[in-house]
Amino acid sequence: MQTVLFDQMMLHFRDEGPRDGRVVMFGNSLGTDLRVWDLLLPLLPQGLRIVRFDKPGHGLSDCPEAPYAMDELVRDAENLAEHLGLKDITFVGLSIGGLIGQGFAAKRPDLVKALVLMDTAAQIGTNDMWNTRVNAVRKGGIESLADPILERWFAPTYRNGQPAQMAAWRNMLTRTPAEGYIGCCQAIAAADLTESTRALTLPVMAMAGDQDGSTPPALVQATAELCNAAFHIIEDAGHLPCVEQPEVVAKLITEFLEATA
Ligand SMILES: O=C(O)CCC(=O)CC(=O)O
Repeated sequence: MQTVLFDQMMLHFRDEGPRDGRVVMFGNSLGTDLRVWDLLLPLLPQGLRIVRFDKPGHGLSDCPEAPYAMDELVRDAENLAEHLGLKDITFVGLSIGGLIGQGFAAKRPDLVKALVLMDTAAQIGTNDMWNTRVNAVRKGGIESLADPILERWFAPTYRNGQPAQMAAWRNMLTRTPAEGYIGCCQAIAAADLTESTRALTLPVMAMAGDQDGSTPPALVQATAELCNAAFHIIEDAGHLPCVEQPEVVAKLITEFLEATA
């Protein structure tokens, strides 16, 4: 088990692959932990150094009291990169992980050399939407929202065809500590990275599942246009195309890595 303490908070991470391999760092989404990348990673080229981590309140990382702020989540990624001595990072961020990636790339252009934005945007949702969600979780727990969340995460083909997998994703979501989930909702609610993302000059590629109900393709495309990113739609996928269409996502990331070598 790989862990590190930053300001008394334990961050759980995995650092795999050759030390001198090209560094690809992954940031996962709200209500998922670093296992969200499990199907994708074996399909990526050999020889990469793959670093993934559980953001606070998710997976095995500590769960500080809410609220969290986006710049704190960005600082965790930055601290981990410095702790591991990572350089020339390609950051792949899914949803809130993509907000973290945008913030990290803007803050540390000396560390981040390329960015993949997966089902994410410079600003996700509205304050009202996130307040409603936070209040609902405080009242009824994540379980009370699990059905509509899973409908946004997965397209019907996967939802109806993979009952055992769906049960596992539901468990991952509902076993997320409410405090950690709420803390991250509040960080997303307060984050508008439009101006810093517009100012990015590094290579960026963006993608979105065609049936993403959380960050719909038009929203992701608008952020792609802000930072001159290539934009791809993944057919038959919801909010987590790395789970539903790992081969398609792996091919896009592999081509992007080659183009930005
Ligand atoms: O997935 C994220 O990180 C935030 C976007 C969201 O609202 C996800 C969901 O629908 O639960």
